[in-house]
Amino acid sequence: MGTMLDATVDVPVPVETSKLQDADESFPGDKKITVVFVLGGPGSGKGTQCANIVQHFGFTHLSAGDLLRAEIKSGSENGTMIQNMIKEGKIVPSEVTIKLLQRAMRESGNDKFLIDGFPRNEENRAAFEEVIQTSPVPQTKIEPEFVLFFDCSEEEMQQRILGRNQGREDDNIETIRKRFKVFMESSLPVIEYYNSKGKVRKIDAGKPIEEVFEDVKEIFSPYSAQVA
Ligand SMILES: Nc1ncnc2c1ncn2[C@@H]1O[C@H](COP(=O)(O)OP(=O)(O)O)[C@@H](O)[C@H]1O
Ligand SMILES: Nc1ccn([C@@H]2O[C@H](COP(=O)(O)OP(=O)(O)O)[C@@H](O)[C@H]2O)c(=O)n1
Ligand SMILES: [Mg+2]
Repeated sequence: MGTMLDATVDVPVPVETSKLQDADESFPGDKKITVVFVLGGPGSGKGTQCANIVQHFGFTHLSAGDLLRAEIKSGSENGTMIQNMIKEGKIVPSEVTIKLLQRAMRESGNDKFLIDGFPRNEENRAAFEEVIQTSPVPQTKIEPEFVLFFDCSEEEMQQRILGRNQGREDDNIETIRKRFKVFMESSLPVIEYYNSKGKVRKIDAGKPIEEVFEDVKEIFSPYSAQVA
């Protein structure tokens, strides 16, 4: 299964043309950063399965939605804007979300990340390509190792969200409909983009949690299980 791991031999960006970032915006360290994007409609089970992957494979789980909700709670100056966008099921400008992701990646001290619920549109995807890691090859873009795609029917996703009970302001039928629309119009094209590059690992997410995780485990098996 070496091919999957070798698939991200990143092309170095010429220093003169790349936007050199401040030290705190890039990723120092001596190891290549491994990123897996975890995508799927709202309620498809991304967060649930990421928690399992963390336990078994030593990744750090970063949910873009969780980071945005934490930013609202922290009383940040962007808080009201983020809150309004989430209530409407809209996608927050990439600049905001990427800053939160970068900070969380740095603070984790880890080099393997599950990025859950991002990129959700073309703007998210293109903006993440500007994020640079400084080692082992200086000025290298971060390419996802692969994209884990949880495929689930809207009917099932809607039922799950309505039963989620996390007190989220966007888990109501009106916002759910808007989120499904955004998923179909803006997020699916991102999955299609990665599919055309052979990077999508599609999972039937309509099954029970344990059965979905059996399929997930197979995909992650090259990433040396930490816990049996
Ligand atoms: N395979 C599954 N079968 C039934 N319920 C599930 C499954 N996966 C997750 N859930 C439940 O559905 C809800 C949404 O799951 P979650 O992981 O938060 O999805 P997402 O992050 O994709 O929105 C949660 O209440 C979760 O417990
Ligand atoms: N990349 C992202 C991810 C989430 N979000 C916002 O956060 C909301 C909730 O995202 P989430 O990933 O927690 O939702 P689920 O798919 O887990 O239900 C989205 O509907 C967007 O409003 C965003 O703007 N940009
Ligand atoms: Mg989630």
